[in-house]
Amino acid sequence: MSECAIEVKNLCVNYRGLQKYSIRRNFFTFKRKKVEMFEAVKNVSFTVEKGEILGIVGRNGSGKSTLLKTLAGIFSPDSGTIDTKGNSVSLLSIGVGFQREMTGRENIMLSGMLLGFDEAFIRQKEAEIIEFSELGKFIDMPVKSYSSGMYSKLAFSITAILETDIMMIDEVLSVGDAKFKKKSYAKMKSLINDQNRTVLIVSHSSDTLRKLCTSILWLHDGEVRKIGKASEVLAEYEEFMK
Ligand SMILES: Nc1ncnc2c1ncn2[C@@H]1O[C@H](COP(=O)(O)OP(=O)(O)OP(=O)(O)O)[C@@H](O)[C@H]1O
Repeated sequence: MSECAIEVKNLCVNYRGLQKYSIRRNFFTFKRKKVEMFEAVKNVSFTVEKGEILGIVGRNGSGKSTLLKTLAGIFSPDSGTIDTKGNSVSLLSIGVGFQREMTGRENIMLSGMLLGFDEAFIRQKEAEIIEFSELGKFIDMPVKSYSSGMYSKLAFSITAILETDIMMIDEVLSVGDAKFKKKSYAKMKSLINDQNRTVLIVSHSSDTLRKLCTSILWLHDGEVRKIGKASEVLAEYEEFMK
């Protein structure tokens, strides 16, 4: 029997920004600054079964990254609920997670702890992560000195080697040079093949999603436009994007 791994109900996530601020106008009117709200995720509901590989598509700005960051606990929802059924969750996303002043090695420990692993376990996995990352002596340099490719390699290696129950990947399957890309894709495939692992992948590459995913969630202007079998939803989405 299938087991639910993620249950999202009526999820809403808003961004708040301040309207143009005029000291003079505010001084004379004594009005509070008006906060502008932008609804990035609007009343989204869906479930993901254990072992499912769910691809998330949608044109630029449709709310894909916001949804993943909220599922990973980086953003709090404005309303609605997320239940990850006690599973460990990781998000692999460029620009999320590293302390720039700290070395790669220190960031491995920090990221591992933020993912909920204990120090002894992370130490035990450290050498494997460093080897996979191909960073060599750069592992003991501050992350701020890394190129974007090196940064992504480290992020991928930490998530791939520490292996959480639910893995969320935001547009990073094409990181690094050609050799690393091939290696990370193969690693991803083997992680995905584990029946107990649930994976969510955001990508603009229909080819990648068609190869990896069982089902697809199509977001449009922050709302679920369609969710279902990968081949069917991708065909409709591609037609829409023509
Ligand atoms: N920090 C922010 N403050 C205000 N608005 C934001 C912020 N981040 C994103 N948005 C807005 O929220 C909407 C959804 O953005 P999001 O990054 O989730 O989209 P996306 O589907 O991942 O886009 P892309 O395919 O371009 O990566 C966009 O309209 C964007 O302008």
